[in-house]
Amino acid sequence: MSDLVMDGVRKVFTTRGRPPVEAVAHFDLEVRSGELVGLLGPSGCGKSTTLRMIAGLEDVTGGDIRVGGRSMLGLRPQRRNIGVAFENYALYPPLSVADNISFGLRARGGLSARALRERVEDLAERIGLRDILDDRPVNLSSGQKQRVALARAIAREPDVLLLDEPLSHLDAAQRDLTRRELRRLQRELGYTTVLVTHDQEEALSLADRVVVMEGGRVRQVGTPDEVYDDPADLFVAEFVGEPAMNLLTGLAGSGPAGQERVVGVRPEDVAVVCDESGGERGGGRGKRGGSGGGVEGDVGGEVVVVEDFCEYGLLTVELAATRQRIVVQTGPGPAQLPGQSVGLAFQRDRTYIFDTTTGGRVR
Ligand SMILES: Nc1ncnc2c1ncn2[C@@H]1O[C@H](COP(=O)(O)OP(=O)(O)OP(=O)(O)O)[C@@H](O)[C@H]1O
Repeated sequence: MSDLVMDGVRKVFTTRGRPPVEAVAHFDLEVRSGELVGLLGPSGCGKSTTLRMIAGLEDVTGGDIRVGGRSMLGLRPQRRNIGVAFENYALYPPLSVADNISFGLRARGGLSARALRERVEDLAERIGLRDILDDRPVNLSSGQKQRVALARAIAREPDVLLLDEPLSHLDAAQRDLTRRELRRLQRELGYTTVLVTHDQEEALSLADRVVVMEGGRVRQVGTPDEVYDDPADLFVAEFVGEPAMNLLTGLAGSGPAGQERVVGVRPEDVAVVCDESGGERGGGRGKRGGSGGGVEGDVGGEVVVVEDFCEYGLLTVELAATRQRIVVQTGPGPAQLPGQSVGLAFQRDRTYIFDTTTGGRVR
């Protein structure tokens, strides 16, 4: 296995008659040998372009890409020993599953027919494709096609494995299963892997580290816990987390030059401390006692929406002072009803302050 280094990589697309598009501005990243890094960001932030530059399918405008210390610039895709499993599978329809998997290996040469067959069977066994080795892609489900694309990408024992939205076409049950298998396989085989996804659950659950991108720029690189618990800026705070972090104005004062500030607090870090019935209602991680007999807490408001997801509940509360809405995660089966007045308490060490002018975090 090799490490992958992206050193100030930049990509500008120039199309005649149109202004140039800077798809990737200045991308620095070191992916350690055997590590799985997820590129996460909204549509158009430059994830696929980054992946395509690593694969050699797109030229770089500036910077360098090195695998195991060797620059990839100027090397054709076939010479890079980088395996790619694309979102759209890119399987060869006339070929069987076995031939699709072994295609790259055969093209490279050097293995006997028997060794090839053994390699394909071993991989098919690990990835759960053994029973469909003789089938054609047209007869496969989306999940099976995605596995074949993955098997083909790793058959040639690449230095780096690139996965483009690997779970996007799967239904929820398949996605969970495939995600676990993918993680197990990646750990077992120890491939240095870069995964592209716009699905944060996929990135946070699969990756050792996540790169959050926006507008061609890297906003934060960190472990899933780091980007969730310690977001570098307003963009990361809003983008990572579902339901999204609450952002409240009017609670944090303003910056030295009068810049507006917002307080961020995640739904699970807000507790319903008491409601108009006077009872204490636990919710979120930050349970704090209310004073009872009245509505207190850091802020007060009225419940406008109650959602019950069995394992947890969500309350949308309209704050009395500012009319802003805040989402609160409660335990199973929320005890409140729409129209009720509640007091909410924030877990102090889990609130964040951002400068809305710069988007930066105020620490
Ligand atoms: N061949 C191209 N020519 C011109 N502009 C392009 C080209 N490919 C991508 N772009 C532009 O570069 C930017 C980044 O695109 P890219 O596909 O890398 O984003 P992405 O994050 O992968 O988005 P998605 O999740 O929708 O695939 C976008 O503004 C896109 O329109």
